[in-house]
Amino acid sequence: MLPTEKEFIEAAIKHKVLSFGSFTLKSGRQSPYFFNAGNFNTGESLATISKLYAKTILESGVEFDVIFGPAYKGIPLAASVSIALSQLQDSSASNSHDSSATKKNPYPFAFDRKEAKTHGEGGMIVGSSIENKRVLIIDDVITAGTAITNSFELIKNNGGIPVAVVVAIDRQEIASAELSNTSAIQQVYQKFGIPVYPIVKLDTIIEFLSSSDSEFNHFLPTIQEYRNKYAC
Ligand SMILES: O=P(O)(O)OC[C@H]1O[C@H](OP(=O)(O)OP(=O)(O)O)[C@H](O)[C@@H]1O
Repeated sequence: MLPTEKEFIEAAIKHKVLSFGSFTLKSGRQSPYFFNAGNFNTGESLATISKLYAKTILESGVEFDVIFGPAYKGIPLAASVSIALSQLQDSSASNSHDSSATKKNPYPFAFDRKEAKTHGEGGMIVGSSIENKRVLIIDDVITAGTAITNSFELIKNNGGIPVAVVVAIDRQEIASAELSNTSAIQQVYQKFGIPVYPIVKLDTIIEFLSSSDSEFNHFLPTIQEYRNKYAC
C-alpha cells in the first residue's frame, strides 16, 4: 500500500467520510461501507484530502493545462487541489537546484454551474478558460457516470480536451449486471477513452483493514463478501 493510500484511508475514517455498517446505495445495493466526501468539510480535512489528490495526480504523470470540478462537490475539490499542487510545486522547487524547476505552473481551475447564468458574463463555466486546453476532471466518486458524461460534453462543447479523471475512490463493482460486467470507471474509459485515476480502490481499503488493528476490522468478512458478489 502506498503512503498516499494509507494516509487517505486514515483521514477518510477520521473525518467519517468512510463509514462502515449497512448502507442502501443509489443502485439499491446494500453496501457494508459508504463514502461521503461531503464530510471533508473543514479547512484541516480539505487541506489533507487535496494534498492527496495532488500527489495522485503527480504520480499518474498525466499532463494537463486546467483542472475542472463538476458542480457542486467538485468545486471545492478543484479549488483546493489547485492550491495543493501549487504548494507541492513550491516545496519541490525550493528543494531543487534545477533551474527548470523554477518554471511555475499556475494550475488554473474552472467549474460549471448547474443552471446557466443569463446576465453578467453568462454561461455555464466559471474560472479559467478551457478553450484548446487539456482538461483534468476532478470529482469525489463515479457512480453511474452521469456527472462525468455531462462534464465531458460540457468541456468538449466549450473547446476543451478532456484528458483524464481523478476521483477519491474506485468501488470496483459492476455498474449494472444487466448491461455489462464492467465498473463505472471502466465504462468511462471505454466510452471516452480517457483514464480514471482513483486515490484508493476497494481492494486497498480491504488491505488496510486486514493489516491494521482498526476498530472496523470485524466488517472485513462482509466487505469481502460484497466485493466478491459485485466483482468486475
Ligand atoms: O456518476 P454519477 O451517477 O453521476 O454519480 C456521481 C456524482 O454524484 C454526485 O454529485 P451530484 O450529481 O449528486 O451533485 P452534487 O455534487 O451537487 O451533490 C457526486 O459528487 C458525483 O459528481
